[in-house]
Amino acid sequence: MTKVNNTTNKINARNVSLNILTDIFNDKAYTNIAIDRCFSHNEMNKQDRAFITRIVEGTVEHVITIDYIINKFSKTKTRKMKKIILYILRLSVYQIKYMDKVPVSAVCNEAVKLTKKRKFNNLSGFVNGILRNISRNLNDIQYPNEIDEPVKYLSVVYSFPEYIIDLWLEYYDYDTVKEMCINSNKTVKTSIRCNLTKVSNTDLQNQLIDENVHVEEGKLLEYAMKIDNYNNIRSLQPFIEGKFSVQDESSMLVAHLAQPEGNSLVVDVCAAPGGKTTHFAELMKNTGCVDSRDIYPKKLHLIDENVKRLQLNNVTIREYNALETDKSLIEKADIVVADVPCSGLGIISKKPDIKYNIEKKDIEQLIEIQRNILKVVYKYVKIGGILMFSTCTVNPEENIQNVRWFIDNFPFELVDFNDILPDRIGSDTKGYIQLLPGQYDTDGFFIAKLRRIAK
Ligand SMILES: C[S@@+](CC[C@H](N)C(=O)[O-])C[C@H]1O[C@@H](n2cnc3c(N)ncnc32)[C@H](O)[C@@H]1O
Repeated sequence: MTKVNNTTNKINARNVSLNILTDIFNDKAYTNIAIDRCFSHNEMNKQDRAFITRIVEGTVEHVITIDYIINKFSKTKTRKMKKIILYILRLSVYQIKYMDKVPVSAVCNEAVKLTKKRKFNNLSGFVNGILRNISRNLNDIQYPNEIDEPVKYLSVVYSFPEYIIDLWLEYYDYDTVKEMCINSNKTVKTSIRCNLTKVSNTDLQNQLIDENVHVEEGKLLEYAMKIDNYNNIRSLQPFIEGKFSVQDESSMLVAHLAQPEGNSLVVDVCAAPGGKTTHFAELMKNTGCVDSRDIYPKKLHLIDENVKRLQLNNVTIREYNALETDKSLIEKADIVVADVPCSGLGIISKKPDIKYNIEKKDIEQLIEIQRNILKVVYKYVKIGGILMFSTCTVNPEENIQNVRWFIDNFPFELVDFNDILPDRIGSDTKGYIQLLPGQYDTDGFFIAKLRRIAK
């Protein structure tokens, strides 16, 4: 775990960033978890936190581009470098290329100091030379040619592994894939859902503004907002008082399109951390029951925390493996929500690690799990009831192809929901929708609404 030497009060933000990046690159730690872990164990001020977060997230997000640049200027290629030297170069190149306000001389001097601090005095000249060379020639670097090598071009310029570009190009045209790459690299504002059981939209907005939070209207739903300019969301008073949840608007569409009635039984089979569970519970205005399940006990605490904070009293929480049939639920549910584990290729802007960690074989395994979950949980839907199937990916094999397979094998039909889609979304599909990352200022997301038509 990353621990800062706190013998003096002043921390060295670049050294801390280097420690966190070492955890991420050496041990495949998740970026947000590695950062949170470091912050929770070390006291530091708001500026240092912001600087460290920016360097770490940015370096991870752009690492393929950064390595390409380093390799253009170094005889020793990145794969042969000592790891710690490579990481020092990576975080320094990130600052040179993407952080206008940081002077190049400061970046180079600090990189040299870090190199010496890690006892590689003999390599400090090498590090200094490469960084100064890169900074002098940054605007003249030759990237792969977009026409001759389109896959390599997208991979290097937008820092995506080539196999993800290839996978997307199987299903989407080049311009769409390019757009997905660009949007997946954008920083997005936090999307929140107003808890209408506790507060009106306007009152929540005013309370947030009172805390100096910058608030914009949601892009799709009237009870959604986009916020920024806050330090720690958990310490905002309206959050503590359960007046809102953090949830992307694409994900809010699941409950919105399901249109649950009061007193319904909703079974959410893959529920943690409870974004959709609590949304259903709110739309049902504390009536009926949301039976909220997940396989991981640790994650059930997150649902519990959210339900308590939002003061919802129509949710039951249970540890349950969605791959095993619960006989007590057969044909009982008005709505089953299957928000299944997926490759997450729609939420790279929030979790950049996904693009480097997911492999083809993982996707094949996920499809099998998704189908196996559907094979079990469809049984809980009463005849005439609804199954909401969703993922946060843009990979058709996990989305529409699963839905087609499901309809071919089980007594369900797609339910057209175009009349209740937010006005901004124009859809030419019926009963399902694929949102691409950034297309409507949301994550990439897939939703299908299916009705059970027979036993
Ligand atoms: C996409 S996330 C769900 C997000 C959640 N619906 C929300 O809106 O906050 C998928 C969830 O499925 C859970 N999961 C994975 N395999 C499962 C299984 N066999 N049974 C139940 N839950 C499972 C994971 O723990 C994870 O929390």
